[in-house]
Amino acid sequence: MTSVQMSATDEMVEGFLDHASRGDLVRVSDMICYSSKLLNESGKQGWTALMLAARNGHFDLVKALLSKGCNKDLKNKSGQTAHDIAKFWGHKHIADLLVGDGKIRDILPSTGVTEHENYFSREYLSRMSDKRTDSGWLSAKQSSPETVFLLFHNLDPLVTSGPEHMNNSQAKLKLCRLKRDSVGVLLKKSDIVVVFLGVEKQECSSLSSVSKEEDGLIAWFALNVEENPSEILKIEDSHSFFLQGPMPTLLMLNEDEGGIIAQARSVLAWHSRYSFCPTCGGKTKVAEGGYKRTCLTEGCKSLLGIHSTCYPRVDPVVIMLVIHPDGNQCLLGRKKTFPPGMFSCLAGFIEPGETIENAVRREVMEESGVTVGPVRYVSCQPWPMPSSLMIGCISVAVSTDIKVDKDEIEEARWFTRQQVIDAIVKSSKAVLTMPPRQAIAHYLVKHWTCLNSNL
Ligand SMILES: NC(=O)c1ccc[n+]([C@@H]2O[C@H](COP(=O)([O-])OP(=O)(O)OC[C@H]3O[C@@H](n4cnc5c(N)ncnc54)[C@H](O)[C@@H]3O)[C@@H](O)[C@H]2O)c1
Ligand SMILES: [Mg+2]
Ligand SMILES: [Mg+2]
Ligand SMILES: [Mg+2]
Ligand SMILES: [Zn+2]
Repeated sequence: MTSVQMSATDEMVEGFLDHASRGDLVRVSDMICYSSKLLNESGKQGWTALMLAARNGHFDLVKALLSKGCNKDLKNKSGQTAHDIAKFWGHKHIADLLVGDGKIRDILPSTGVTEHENYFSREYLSRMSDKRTDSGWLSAKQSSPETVFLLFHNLDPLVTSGPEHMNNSQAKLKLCRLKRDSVGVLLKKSDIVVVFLGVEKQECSSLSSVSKEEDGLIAWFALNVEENPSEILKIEDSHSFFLQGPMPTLLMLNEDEGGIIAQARSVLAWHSRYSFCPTCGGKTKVAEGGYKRTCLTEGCKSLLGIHSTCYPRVDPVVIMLVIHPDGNQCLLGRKKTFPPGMFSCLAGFIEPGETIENAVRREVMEESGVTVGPVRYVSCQPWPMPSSLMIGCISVAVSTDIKVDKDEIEEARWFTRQQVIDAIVKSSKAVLTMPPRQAIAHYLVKHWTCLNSNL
C-alpha cells in the first residue's frame, strides 16, 4: 500500500471513530455499509468504535455495532474491553448489554461475513404465524377500526404522494394505510383474497393506538383486486394512486415499507397465479390467513399429508460477483433489456437438486463461459417479482475467457476495481452504471471493493 492510500485509510478510520465517539448512528451505519472492516478498527490507544460509544453512553450505537457483528472482546492498550469501559464510566445499561449480548453469536465460528440488511429485507411487522389458524381472532381484527389494510390493483400497491404523509421520510411515496371503512365493500366480496401480514411490533405501535386494542396488537392485511376499485371505494386521499411497476417503482418506498411489500406482493402474486389446484386442476379455498390454498376436490392427492403446492412458493436465485484470478477485476454482464451502459452481476434460478455453489458455477458457465472455483455466501434479498429469494455470493474464476450466451446476455466484461468504484460513486470518469443501491447486485460489488484484493 502506498503512503497516500495509507493516509486515506487512516483518515477514514479516524472519521469513523469520531462519529462513534459523538454517537452519530446515521454516519456510523453508512460507513459500515461501505466498509464493514471499520467495525473492529481501532485508533489511538487501541480504542474501537464500540469502546468509544460505550465510554460516552451511546446505548443505541452500542446496540447497532453489536448487531453488525463487531468484536466486543477486543482490548485497548490499557487492557480494557468495551464492557470494562462502560462499567467504569457508570453506563450500567450499556455494561449489561455488553455482557448479555454476544453469547449466542460467540458460539458461531466467524465466517468473516456479517448479516447485511438489503432493501425488501426489513421485518417491520411481526408475522404471528400462530394467528393464521385462529379464524375468530382474524375476523375480529378485520372488523377493528385500528387495523391497517393495504390495497393492490393487479399487484400494484395503492400509494400516496401527499405532503401530509411525508414527514420524517426521505421516500417520495408511502403506502396508503387504509382503514376498514375504506375497504369494507371489498371485504364483503367472496372472491377477494385477504392476506394477514402480521402485527405491528410493539416498539412501532404508537401508545395511543395500543390502548384502544384489547390485546394491544395492530394487525395488517393486504388485498388484491383485478378491477380498478377507485369508483367503489371511499378513499379520501386525493394524492393516492396505484403505483405501476413493479420495477423500478417499488424501490421508491422507504426500507420499512419495502419489507412489507416483499411479503404482501409475493403472497398476493402466488394467489393470482395459482387460482386452481396445481395437482388436480380443481377449485381451491383460501385458508390460514391467506397462507394456504386447500383443494376442494375429494380425494385430491394434495389433501394427503403436507403438500407443497398448498403453500406460497419462493424461487431461490443465485446472484454472484465473480472475481478474476488476479483479484482485481470482477465479471459483470448486461441483459438486452438493461438501460444503456448498465452492467450487473450474473444471476440465475437454482434448479431442482442443485446446491447454491453448483448453481453459481453452472449459471456463470452458461451465461459467460467462465469457469468458477470457490464460492462463498455473502447476503440475501427477497425479490418480490414475483417471489424470488436472491442468494448473493462472491466467487473466484479459474478461467478468464468470456463467451456469452447471446440469448440471455448481450455482453459480459471484466471490470477493474477502480472502474466499479467509479460506477458506485457515480464519478464522471465511470465507464459503466450499476443497478441502484436497493439491488443486492449493488451491495455485492460494494462488499467486494472493501475486501482484500485476494479473496
Ligand atoms: N436483485 C438484484 O440485484 C437482481 C439482479 C439480477 C437479477 N435479479 C432477478 O433474478 C431473477 C433470475 O435471474 P435470471 O432471469 O438471470 O435467471 P436465469 O439466468 O436462470 O434465466 C432465466 C430463464 O430461466 C428459466 N427459468 C428457470 N426457472 C425459472 C423460474 N423459477 N422462474 C422463471 N424462469 C425460470 C426461464 O426460461 C427464464 O427465462 C430474475 O427474476 C431477476 O429479476 C435480481
Ligand atoms: Mg441469468
Ligand atoms: Mg441463466
Ligand atoms: Mg437459469
Ligand atoms: Zn386438487
